[in-house]
Amino acid sequence: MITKEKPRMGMYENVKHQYEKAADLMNLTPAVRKILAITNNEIVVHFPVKMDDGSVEVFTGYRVQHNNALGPYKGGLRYHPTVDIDAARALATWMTWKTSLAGLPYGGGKGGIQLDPSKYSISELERITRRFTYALGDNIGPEHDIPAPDVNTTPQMMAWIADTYMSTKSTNERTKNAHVVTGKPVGAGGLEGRDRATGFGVVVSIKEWAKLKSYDLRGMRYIVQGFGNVGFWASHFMKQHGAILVGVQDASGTIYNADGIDPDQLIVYAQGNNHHISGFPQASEYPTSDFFALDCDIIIPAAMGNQITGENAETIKAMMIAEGANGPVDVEADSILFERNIDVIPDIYCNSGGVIGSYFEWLQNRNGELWQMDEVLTKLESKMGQSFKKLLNTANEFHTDWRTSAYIEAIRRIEQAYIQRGIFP
Ligand SMILES: NC(=O)C1=CN([C@@H]2O[C@H](COP(=O)(O)OP(=O)(O)OC[C@H]3O[C@@H](n4cnc5c(N)ncnc54)[C@H](O)[C@@H]3O)[C@@H](O)[C@H]2O)C=CC1
Ligand SMILES: O=C(O)CCC(=O)C(=O)O
Repeated sequence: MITKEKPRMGMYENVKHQYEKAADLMNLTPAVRKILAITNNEIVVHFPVKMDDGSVEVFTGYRVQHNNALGPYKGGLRYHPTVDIDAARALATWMTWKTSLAGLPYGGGKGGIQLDPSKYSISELERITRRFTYALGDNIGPEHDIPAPDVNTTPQMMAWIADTYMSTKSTNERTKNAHVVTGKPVGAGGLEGRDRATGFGVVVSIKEWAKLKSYDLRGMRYIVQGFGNVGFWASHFMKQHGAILVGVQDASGTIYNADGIDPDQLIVYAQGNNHHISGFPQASEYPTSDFFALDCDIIIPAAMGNQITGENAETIKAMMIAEGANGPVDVEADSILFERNIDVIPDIYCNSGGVIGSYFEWLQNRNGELWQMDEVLTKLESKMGQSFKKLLNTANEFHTDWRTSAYIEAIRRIEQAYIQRGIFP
């Protein structure tokens, strides 16, 4: 008998499934339900760029703007071969829920370019980023749609975007536009602490979970998928709380050491190894497909979407998953994990430290201020503490899982904005 491979849910289908579940439970106003079920704008640009050898390549870039009922569209730009309209729609929609749950005056957007940045030189990446910014034109703007870093995009690239965007404005307007993008290097208007904000926030969410369950993080064993911005900083802060990193996976492979891997030594190694962890001398190589089944207490997926699925969720031994990445757990895995009493701290809360940091950077630029690192991290922690309380209260109110309660909380705020504006009397 020929058995057909089960079709995998796309990322956007995942988001829609999560949304419909929350909308049913909260009895969402029908008109608002229709509006939020679809993206406001989808911008696809094709733009030519001259390569170092003189040839010309045409790239495809995306910016999807899901909703702006609460304020300007906000969200990162990703440079990766998997960037397409489905991924951009999903990631933009998650941003709408994330900014709303965090209580920010933003909507949600996301985008990027379908490319593998490792195949291009720095000067090619600069020209690609600048041409993409020109191609987007006034579809982005400091009071309209504000990009930020995501997978494979860096503070340097954000500075190129700011510089290119500002160069299109009249001379006396230029410097008023630095907040067109966040995640810039500190010297170019960036915020002290934006680099670590997402990973720091992931650990704030883990601390909230530990407090709720009366667990001590000291001695807890955890694994991390992705050792880039989010994975490294989360591991750095987990170390400060005495937790032990036993396994790491990135695009280059998987490493394991039951006695612990020092994240601060690993990042130094990776920086000298093309940002790859493979070959790290203080750990052994481990089979990539068995990664999530490793013996540990906590899993921090901090790489791509749809990593924990119906196929591997049964093998997980950890008692909690903190979603540093966007959409790392698919719908099928979600229900398996719920049945197995494995806690999932949902992405729209867990990794919201990044966009909260971006909001502080935006305010800093807009108001001509300079914020200090300790002020940034203290305010970020306090904001995430408030969101966790809301998430728990709503979970109790609706007798539901944390993802659904986070959605309800986020959607409720947007629903209220539409109703109060009187659009749907
Ligand atoms: N940078 C930020 O402020 C925020 C990022 N996120 C999410 O966190 C995740 C990671 O983002 P960043 O750390 O910024 O990206 P990054 O580009 O700094 O790092 C990505 C990491 O994932 C690894 N990776 C890529 N493909 C992989 C695969 N198939 N298997 C295992 N590892 C793989 C890479 O090797 C790298 O270590 C993404 O889902 C992103 O959307 C969420 C909120 C904010
Ligand atoms: O900092 C931001 O504006 C958004 C970061 C991001 O892309 C995300 O939270 O997924």
